Amino acid sequence: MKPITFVTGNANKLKEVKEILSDGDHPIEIISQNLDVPEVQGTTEEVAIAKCKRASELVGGPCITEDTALAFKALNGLPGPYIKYFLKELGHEGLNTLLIGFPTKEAEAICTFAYSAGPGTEPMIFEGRTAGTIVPARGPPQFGWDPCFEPLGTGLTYAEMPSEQKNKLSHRYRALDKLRKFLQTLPEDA
Ligand SMILES: O=c1nc[nH]c2c1ncn2[C@H]1C[C@H](O)[C@@H](COP(=O)(O)OP(=O)(O)OP(=O)(O)O)O1
Ligand SMILES: [Mg+2]
Repeated sequence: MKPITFVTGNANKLKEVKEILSDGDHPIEIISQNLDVPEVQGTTEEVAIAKCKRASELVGGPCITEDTALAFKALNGLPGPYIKYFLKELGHEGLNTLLIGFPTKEAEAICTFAYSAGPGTEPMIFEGRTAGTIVPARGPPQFGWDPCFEPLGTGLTYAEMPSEQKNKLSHRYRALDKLRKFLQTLPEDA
């Protein structure tokens, strides 16, 4: 399979994507480009599509992008695609504080990959979701909100899991499973 260009500014995402896509019978090679692509406001899908369109213009060819959202059930899905800014300003503790007084701490981690065949084409999207609970931070603060997200039924936060465990149940893994199947249908000379 031809390598695919992944446009992201996030080294942790890149590491996980490479780990997940290199695993299995048909490994997919990733070339990364660290470009700052502006992110519009909107639903997770709208944000992901606009980001991929712009990225393919910057790259001048086919590419994939990824947008991650963290949707609190009590807040009707917010912060959602704006989690980056909430995390930056409020930290792990602040994310917990946001939910004080609400009956549920449930949240969904949502990963939206987008594929563009090149500038001017409409991106396709591939979504993966993992349900969990927002908890006081536990585990090494290596990657974003990993310490305060505990996937249902695991008893561990993403940060407490070995990467092999996270990579088998994560929102990113689930989205990549769909993207992988699609990429395998592309002709070699596409
Ligand atoms: O598995 C994850 N576990 C914990 N935290 C995570 C994860 N995946 C993304 N994150 C964080 C990074 C950023 O604070 C926000 C998503 O924002 P998002 O715009 O998608 O990522 P980004 O700007 O870092 O990289 P990119 O250049 O690909 O847009 O959630
Ligand atoms: Mg971003």
